[in-house]
Order: sequence, then structure tokens, then C-alpha cells
Amino acid sequence: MRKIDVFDTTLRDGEQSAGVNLNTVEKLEIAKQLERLGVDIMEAGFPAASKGDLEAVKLIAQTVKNSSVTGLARSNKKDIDAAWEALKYSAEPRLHIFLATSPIHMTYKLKMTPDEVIDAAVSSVKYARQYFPQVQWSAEDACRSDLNFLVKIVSEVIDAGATVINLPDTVGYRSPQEYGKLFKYLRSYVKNIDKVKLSAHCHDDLGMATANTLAAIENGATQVEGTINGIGERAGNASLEEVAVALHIRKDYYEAETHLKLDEIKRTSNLVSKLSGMIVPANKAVVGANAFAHESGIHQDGVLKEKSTYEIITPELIGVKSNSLVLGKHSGRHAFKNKALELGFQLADEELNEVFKLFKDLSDKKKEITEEDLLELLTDKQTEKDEQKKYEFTSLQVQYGTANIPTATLVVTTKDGEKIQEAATGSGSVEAIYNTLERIVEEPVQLLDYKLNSVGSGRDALANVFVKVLYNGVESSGRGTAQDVLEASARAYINAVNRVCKFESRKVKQKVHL
Ligand SMILES: CC(=O)SCCNC(=O)CCNC(=O)[C@H](O)C(C)(C)COP(=O)(O)OP(=O)(O)OC[C@H]1O[C@@H](n2cnc3c(N)ncnc32)[C@H](O)[C@@H]1OP(=O)(O)O
Ligand SMILES: CC(C)C(=O)C(=O)O
Repeated sequence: MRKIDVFDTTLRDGEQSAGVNLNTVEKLEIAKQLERLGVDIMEAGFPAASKGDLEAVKLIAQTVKNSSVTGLARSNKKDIDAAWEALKYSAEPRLHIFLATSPIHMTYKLKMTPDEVIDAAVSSVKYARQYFPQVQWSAEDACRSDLNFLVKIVSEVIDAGATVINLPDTVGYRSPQEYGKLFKYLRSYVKNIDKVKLSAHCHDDLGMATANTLAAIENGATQVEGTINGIGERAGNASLEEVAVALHIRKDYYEAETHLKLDEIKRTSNLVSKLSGMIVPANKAVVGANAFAHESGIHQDGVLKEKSTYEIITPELIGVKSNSLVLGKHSGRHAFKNKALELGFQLADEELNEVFKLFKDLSDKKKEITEEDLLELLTDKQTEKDEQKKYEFTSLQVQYGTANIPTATLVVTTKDGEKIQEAATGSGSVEAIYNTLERIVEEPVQLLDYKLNSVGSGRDALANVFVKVLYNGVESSGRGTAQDVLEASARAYINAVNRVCKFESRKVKQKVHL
């Protein structure tokens, strides 16, 4: 299997993401994790950019032992000297020099003629080679450069001593087919190309960075550059984790591999996200929170029967413990039963159907059903089984406005099937509800305590109300859970009454038959 070298630039191009600024301690922490991940080369910064960057690159170069450390420099002595200052103590000093080769960049940015660019490239590589045994030379904006010019300059910098040639798609412009052809072209027309490693460096402006990198590999690239989580200038760089996992999963096709420790990927991604502040989108390939989450019933059923039905990457491969079956409105009975079992509830078919219906009702109201939600449903069901209910909550309507008196209208069904409707006012909505319930139930319970909290997190968390009541000198309690605070309040009160009731003394006041 052909080995592809991994050149990580999270600490240089990744740090060029707008809004990202890593201090030396953070950079060192990421560098150590990149070393654990097994990157061949890490670009630790741009030493000429600032004193802080120089010091960070120096510290990383002195600390990291199992990956080669490099730094970026423009084609001038000042930048190369700064890089040498930072990198001279590393095991095998390695420099990365770049110079733009496209007409747009040469004319407008560098204000240099093509011949001047060749001279600057050659003299900077020669200068660097006096110090550095390894010099990578990058043709910035290679993808918008004239091909014959590219062949000429690459050939000359190789003669000047470059050991790696990088062909960056600096602005993420090329399609995979075009980028692949560029590599093929240089391999065919640069006579001394076999003396060097050939590297791909892709940006994601058109969302093709990973595909382009893989196309380069197919066409002769021996090194790939990118960042963890794809962070970087503008839309970012190629995601190294995507490239490495794609090579692994499709080794039958690419016949190439990296030597990354793939099970360190998730940990590296989490660390980079935490320290850079660049949140990984949930649907990001390989490392997104949803990458191994199955939500719909048919998929969940398939995965429970045989994981490979819907999983081409095992979560363990990248260091994630297991996949997750997320319960939501698209889930089916298989996944629901499985989750209930995990939580310790063995449900008979009839029970399963009942709780599953409650779950579906809830999932129409809530985006994601958490374990806590599920526990509520299952324990409520369990409690219901254990308790005979005299009153059942049926419906509630509350009118509330700062200019009006709060009014509640409730319908409660008795165990005999009678529907009782009542209405009352109160100084607040909850009091109006409780005043109404007092009219409905015949047991004169006295409310001692009322507590409200949320189950789960987020805006759509369930409301959980706990009430303490006194009846005939005995304290009891009740609990109600619902999407809405007011409904949970009513349910808690009814639950408390049910628990204190003596079924033999049933008598319902003020009935209104619907
Ligand atoms: C494609 C890439 O990602 S390239 C890397 C981009 N990264 C960075 O720029 C981050 C670090 N940069 C910096 O801190 C600053 O830009 C510095 C310290 C390097 C330079 O700062 P300044 O001296 O103020 O120059 P400034 O950034 O405004 O302009 C860049 C200069 O470098 C020149 N330049 C650009 N690329 C190169 C190159 N490869 N070789 C030589 N000169 C170059 C530009 O033409 C311009 O020169 P000019 O001042 O004669 O017009
Ligand atoms: C310095 C080079 C490699 C670069 O970052 C780019 O062209 O995108």
C-alpha cells in the first residue's frame, strides 16, 4: 500500500481562520496531540509573523520528537532567518517557503515579472538550503498559473535544492478532475520531479477540498496538507481526518494510506475545536456529533440488526465509543424498545405500544427525546400501572394577559368515564388552574409546596412540576410532566389527588357533562 505523508497545518493555515488566535500554551497542547495522532509533518506557524509566533514554533520544535516540525517563510532572507531561529534545534530542520506563480498574484500583489519570480524562488531556496536539510517550496496559487511557467519554475527550484514541491489550490478554484490533471501534467513534464515529494494543499471555497486532495493522490501526490476539522483561511482547508478516513475506508480504490493513528482523530478534533473556538458542525463528515447518530426508524432497525447496513465508518475507528440511536419523531419500535431495555425497562408488547404512543406524541412536540425524557415516560407509565387513577387530566385552556384576570378551564375524566368541566380565576395562571381543580375534585387537598424544574436541556426541555399536599392530616405528593409548565402543574395536582384518594368515597362536585 502506498504511504501518503500527512502535513498538518492546523497551527499555521488553521490559525489563519478569522477569529482564531491560539496562544503558545494552546499551540503546544495541539502540537502534542498532533504528534499522538501521528502526523508526519506539522507546520507550527509563521515565525516572521510575530515574536510570539516565533517563540511558539521554537517551543514546539524543541518539544515534539515524533513528527517533523516546520514553519512558513516568504521568499526573503528576513523570513528565512526568523524560521531558522525558530527551527534550528529541531531534529531535522525543515522549512516551507512559498511564492505566488499565477499572473494575478505576480502582477497585482507581488508586482514582479515572471522572470523576477523565478529568480526570487531559486535564490530563496538556495539560501534556505544552507541551513535546512529539508526545504518545501510552494507555488502559491498554482491552480491559476500558466502550466508551462509552472513546469519551468518547479524544475528550477528542484535544481536549487527543494526537497518537496507543493501545488496549492490557494483559492479553492479547481474541480477534482482538473486538480488531478495538474499533478499528472507536472509528473509528465518536469524532468527532475522524481527527486522530490509532491504535495497537495487544497482550500474549500467551493466545498471540494477533500475531493481535490484525493484526486491529487490518485494522480501522483505523495504528501497531503490540511487541517483538523478543516479550519483555515476563508472556507478552510482540506480536513485531514476526512482524507485519512476516506483512504482507509476506500483502500480498495485508492490503494494508498496515511500512517495516522485514526483512533486519535476524535480526540484531536475535540481539542482543536475547544481551543480554536471553531465549533464543529453536527453534520460534519467523520467528526460531527451526528456522524454516527441514526435518527430514523428504518435506519435504526437496520443498524440494530446489522451495523453495516447504514455505517460505512465504525465509530471506534476514529476513537468514538459507539454509535448512537437518537430517539426522535422518525424513530420506530425497534429502537425505542432497545433504548428502554438499555435504561432497564423490559416492556411487554402491549406496554411497548402504549408507551411508544406517548413517545410519538411527545416527539411531535420535541425535536430530540433525551434519556431523561424517556425515563420520565417510562417511570410515569410504571407509576400509572401501580396506581389506580380516580381522575385523569383531559384538557386545559388558560387565558392570561397582563390586563385580564387569569382564567383556567379544565376538563377531567373520572375513572367512570365522566368528563367534568370547570372554570375558575386566580391571581396567576397556576392559581387559576388549582382553583379550578379544587372545584372539580371532591377531596379538599391543601397545597403545601410547589416546585418547577426542567427535564433535559434546551428550549424544548420538558417541564416537571412537583407538589406537596395535605389531606386529612396526611402529607402526600404528586408529580406532573409536560411540554408546557401549566399542563405539568395541572397534572401534578391531579396526580397528588389520585394518590390520596380513597376510591370508596368517590363523589364529584359540580359536574358538567360534555
Ligand atoms: C496563501 C497563504 O496562506 S500565505 C500565508 C499568509 N499568512 C500570513 O500572512 C500570516 C502572517 N503574516 C503577517 O504577519 C504579515 O503579513 C507579515 C509580518 C508576514 C508581513 O507584514 P507586512 O510587512 O506588514 O506586509 P503585508 O502583510 O502588509 O504585505 C505583504 C508583503 O509581502 C509580500 N509578499 C507576499 N508573499 C510573498 C512571498 N511569498 N515572498 C516575498 N514577499 C511576499 C507582498 O507583496 C507584500 O509586499 P510589499 O509590502 O512590498 O507590498
Ligand atoms: C502557503 C501556501 C501553501 C498556502 O497556504 C496556500 O497557497 O494556500
